[in-house]
Amino acid sequence: MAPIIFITGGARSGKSTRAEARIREFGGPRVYIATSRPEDDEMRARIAAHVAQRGPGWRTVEEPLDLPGALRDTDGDGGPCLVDCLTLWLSNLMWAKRDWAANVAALEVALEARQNPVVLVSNEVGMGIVPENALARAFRDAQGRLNQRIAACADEVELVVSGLPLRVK
Ligand SMILES: Nc1nc2c(ncn2[C@@H]2O[C@H](COP(=O)(O)OP(=O)(O)OP(=O)(O)O)[C@@H](O)[C@H]2O)c(=O)[nH]1
Repeated sequence: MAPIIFITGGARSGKSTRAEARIREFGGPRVYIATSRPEDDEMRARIAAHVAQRGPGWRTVEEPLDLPGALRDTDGDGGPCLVDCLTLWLSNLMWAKRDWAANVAALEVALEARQNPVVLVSNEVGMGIVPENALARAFRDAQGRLNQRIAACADEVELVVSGLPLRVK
C-alpha cells in the first residue's frame, strides 16, 4: 500500500511548500493535480508563481471536479502525486451542486486503491467566528467533515502553522 500523507493548515501557512517537500522524498517523476480554476488575473498570477516554485519534473493535471478519477488515471507509471487542494475541490463540488459526501466516499476508495504515494493539501477553515450566512456555514461544516475523513484514512497527518509542520498523526 502506498503512503497517504494529509497536510492541512490555514491560508498562506506554507502548506504547498511543505507538501512539495514531502513528495520530493519519493523521487522520480511527479504528478500535480490542481483543483483550482484560474478565473481571474490574481488567481492566474498565483498559479504562475506556484508553477515557477514547483520547477521541472512535474506533470500537471487540472481537474476541478473528478478528483477520484484523476487519482486513478495518474496511478500506475505516474509516480507520486500531490493534490492541491481539497478545499477548492469541495467548493467546486458545492457550487456545481454535486453530492459532496458521495464524492468524498469515492475519493476514499480511490486513495485506498492507489499504488503510488499521495500527498493531499487541505485547509482548516473553522477556527474563526461562526459565518453569518448559511452557505458559508454549510461549507465550513463540510470542510471539517472532509478533513476528518481524509485524516482517518491517511498514514500521516501534518498541521502547518506559520510555515512549520506539526505532526498530528
Ligand atoms: N489550475 C491550476 N491551479 C494551480 C496550479 N498550481 C497551483 N495551483 C493552485 O494554487 C492553489 C494554491 O495557491 P495559494 O492560494 O497561493 O496557496 P495557499 O493555500 O493560500 O497558501 P499555502 O498555505 O502557502 O500553500 C491550489 O488550490 C492549486 O490548485 C496549476 O498549475 N494549475
